[in-house]
Formats: sequence, C-alpha cells, structure tokens
Amino acid sequence: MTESELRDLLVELGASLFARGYSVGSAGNISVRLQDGYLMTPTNSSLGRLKADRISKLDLEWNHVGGDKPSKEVFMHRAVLTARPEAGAVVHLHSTYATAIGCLAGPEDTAPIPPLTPYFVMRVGRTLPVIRYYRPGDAAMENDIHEAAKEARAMLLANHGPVVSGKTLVDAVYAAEELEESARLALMLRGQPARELTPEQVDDLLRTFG
Ligand SMILES: O=C(CO)COP(=O)(O)O
Ligand SMILES: [Zn+2]
Repeated sequence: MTESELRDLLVELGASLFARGYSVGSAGNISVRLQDGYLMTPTNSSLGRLKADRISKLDLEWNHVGGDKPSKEVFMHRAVLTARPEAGAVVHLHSTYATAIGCLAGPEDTAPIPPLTPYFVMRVGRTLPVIRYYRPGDAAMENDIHEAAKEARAMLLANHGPVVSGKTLVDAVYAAEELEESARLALMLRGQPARELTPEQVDDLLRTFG
C-alpha cells in the first residue's frame, strides 16, 4: 500500500475503533511501518477524528519529520517494531476489559487470558506478557516492552492497557479487537467451569494459522 492509502486506512480504522468504544477521549495510539520511516497518531488526538494529513511521520531513526507532534508513546511503538521485524503496525488501546485484566494480573503472569477460543490463539498467540506499571510516556518502559515483544505479538501494560502488533495495520487492529473480546469473555466466565482449548488444540491452531 502507498503511504497515502495507509494514512486513509489509519483514519478509517481509528474512527471504527472509536465508534465501537475500543478507545475513548484521546486514549490510545497507532503506528504503521513505512519503507522510509513510520506513521504515528499525534499526541492528544482522538482516534475517532484523525486527519490523514496531520498524522505524524517519523524517519527511520524515529525523528519527527512531518505532521503533528507524535504520540508520547513513541518508545512503546519503537520497542515493538524493532523487536519484531515482521510487524507492520502496533495498536495501543485502553479498551476496558483488556485493561481490567491488566489490573488483575502481574508481570509473573504469562497467560492472563486463557485460550478459550480459536481466534484468540490465532491472532494473539499463546502468551500475553504483562509489563509492570510505568507512567504513560515514560521512556523507561522501552526495554521491558522490547524484550517481551521478541516472544509475543501482544502484551498488557499493568494498570494501563494492551499493546498489540500485527503483520499489517488491519491485522494489528483485528488482533486488538480479538484481545479485547477475549478479555471480556475471560472476565464473564471467571469462576465458572469454562472449557479451555487443550494444549493440543492450541498447537494445532498455531501450526495451521500461526
Ligand atoms: O494512550 C495514551 C497514553 O498511554 C495516549 O497518549 P498520546 O495521546 O500521546 O498518544
Ligand atoms: Zn495509553
């Protein structure tokens, strides 16, 4: 896709996430890898009202070279995109149910959402690391996120929200949606004898679709 097409898609998907309540206010941010750098949602912008020509552009060294001032979470996005060369985009949200799980689970928990459904396993994977709490925009989070992203497509920031990557922008958005709905299911079924997918079923999904 051209940069112009990706800018338009970012506006469309941001509005769609916002309209369905996956982000509120100016929460959340999205980045997309380009051949000559990165697109990033501007700081303090609402995902519901992005403007294609105001989206921030960063060069390959992550210097701001165009559009409005980028998200304060540039370090978070850089941590994931440098750890996962196959990732084309990163979506960070404060979506309610995934954030709730991030308030219950701690960094020792590597799978705070059980494998209840195939699409969670296919889009998010086997592990979902929990990163200890950092203040939003704190550059100190970069190393923890970078290390976690080497092994996992998505993670939860404790008491903050999910960070999800995908091969393409559409893949990253789909994975963020699937993560949120899986978190909702997990909380809905908490304390009930829900049947989880077996390790063999998880292996089969990852072999077939991973
Ligand atoms: O989600 C956010 C902080 O974690 C929003 O920050 P920005 O508005 O700087 O992107
Ligand atoms: Zn945030």
